[in-house]
Amino acid sequence: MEEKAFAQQRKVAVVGGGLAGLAAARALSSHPTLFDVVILEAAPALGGRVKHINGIAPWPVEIGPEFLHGKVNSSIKQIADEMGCKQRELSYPDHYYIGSECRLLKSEKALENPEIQHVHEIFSGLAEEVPPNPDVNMKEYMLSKGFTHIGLQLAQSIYGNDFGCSLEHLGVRECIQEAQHWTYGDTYVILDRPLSCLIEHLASGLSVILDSAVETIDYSGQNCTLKIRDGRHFIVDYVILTVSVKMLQQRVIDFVPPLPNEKEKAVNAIGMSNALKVILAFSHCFWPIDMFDVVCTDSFLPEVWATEYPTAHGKDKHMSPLGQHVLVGFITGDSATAVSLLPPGEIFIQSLCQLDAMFGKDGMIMQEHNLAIDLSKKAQFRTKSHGNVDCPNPSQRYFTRGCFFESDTLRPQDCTESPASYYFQGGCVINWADEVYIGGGYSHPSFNAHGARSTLAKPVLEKLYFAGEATHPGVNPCMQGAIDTGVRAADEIITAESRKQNNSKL
Ligand SMILES: Cc1cc2nc3c(=O)[nH]c(=O)nc-3n(C[C@H](O)[C@H](O)[C@H](O)COP(=O)(O)OP(=O)(O)OC[C@H]3O[C@@H](n4cnc5c(N)ncnc54)[C@H](O)[C@@H]3O)c2cc1C
Repeated sequence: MEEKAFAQQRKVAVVGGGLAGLAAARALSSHPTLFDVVILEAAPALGGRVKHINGIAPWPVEIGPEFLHGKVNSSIKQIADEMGCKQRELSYPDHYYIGSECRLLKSEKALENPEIQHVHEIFSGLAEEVPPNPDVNMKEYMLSKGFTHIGLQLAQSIYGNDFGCSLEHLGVRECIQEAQHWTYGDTYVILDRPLSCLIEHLASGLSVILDSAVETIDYSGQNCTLKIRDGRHFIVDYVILTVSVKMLQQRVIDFVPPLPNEKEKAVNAIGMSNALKVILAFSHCFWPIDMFDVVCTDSFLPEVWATEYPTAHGKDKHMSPLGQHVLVGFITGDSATAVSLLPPGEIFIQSLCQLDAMFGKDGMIMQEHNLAIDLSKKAQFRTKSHGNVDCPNPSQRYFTRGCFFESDTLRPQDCTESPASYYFQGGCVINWADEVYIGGGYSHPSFNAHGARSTLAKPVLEKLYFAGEATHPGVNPCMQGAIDTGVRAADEIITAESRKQNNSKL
């Protein structure tokens, strides 16, 4: 855009300093003569859902997003490229664990299974489907296509958990829309440094005020007045709101006048469930060295991945880590809500039991001989190893919002039978519903929500603009989606302001 100063520089407040807010502020701040931009962030740090913790592994462990989804034309990948990040490309999933049979399979082998093939066919064929009208949820849709309970279980673990909800809440219309707009490819990209480095890069040179939770946005007059929890006021020409849709549902911000009805309806139509990360540190790597990500059916943890960030960049130099090797369990949707109600010690026990069954001697022998394991025997073994464990209270030693757990009371005698329990050093459960300024994991393609994201994204009175992952009309929540919505909102303001300035000259 040609840089002609407006008659008066316009003030913009960006509410929220996650990826969407940073991208919006950056896009507007690249026109310094036109816009004076400030980011008001409720939390004590920027990044929103992009966050890591130290002290668990020899590297900072991501507790929010971890992988760049796709590598084609992705704005987050572009930033990583600009910064010269080294990148590893992996495929998801490279292993499957069939919990009912205690069988861990490489994906080539698992894909010989007709039920698994059929599940993949349904989801990969969505882009060519005609959207049902009225909408149906994914469970009904799959039942109508002849899937049995086993197929639904597989779909839940392979796709539902990744989308962030149970199949009943997954709307087929939004899934089709998503499939038609996903142009980034399926590769998982892992960077050589924590994602917070990208946040720092995006934030450099921007004006940011932390610890500033916006409570009221009054857009009834010519300007917008934002009131912060501590009583401060900001008067601006434009507001870009980037808070999560859960924050809007919980009405943490009062709007004067209230948001239009259609906007309220859209806010309530978009589902955002919980997400839990169970981060487990071990003294020894007992899983196959070539394993990255395992989708697990009929299991406590529906997905497990092994993270390792081998380069020196970003290594945690300040604390001695709990363990040298880390596995992460990922649970979303209704299961995440149910698991979050368990005492933390129980979450670790259940997770370790699953990993013992996946990687212990019994499991490995069964896998080698292609046999199903005797689950009644496994259940006895579980009770025997972990029967009377006295779990210590969660300690706050390293992490204040998740619960932190460190114990060797679980240690069994035999490292081959129960390797996970044997080598376990401690860990952490991150419950995203507890993150006060986020309130959950991420939005998911929702049943009966067709069109809601576009409605949520629409500006109100050319004063309030909306960005954030849930306002992307086509793309399932991801980092590049959030960034692109921020850039879109900034462009909308630039266009609106240019039009106003041109009109005033006439
Ligand atoms: C566990 C988990 C795993 C994920 N994994 C991946 C992944 O591997 N790859 C991927 O691409 N994406 C992943 N995502 C999704 C990705 O993190 C999000 O899509 C993206 O970070 C959302 O950015 P955002 O700016 O829209 O929202 P946010 O990051 O939520 O930013 C909103 C900001 O608003 C602030 N805020 C809230 N209320 C107020 C207020 N009243 N006043 C001022 N500020 C306020 C919040 O503190 C926050 O900083 C994951 C998310 C989670 C939770």
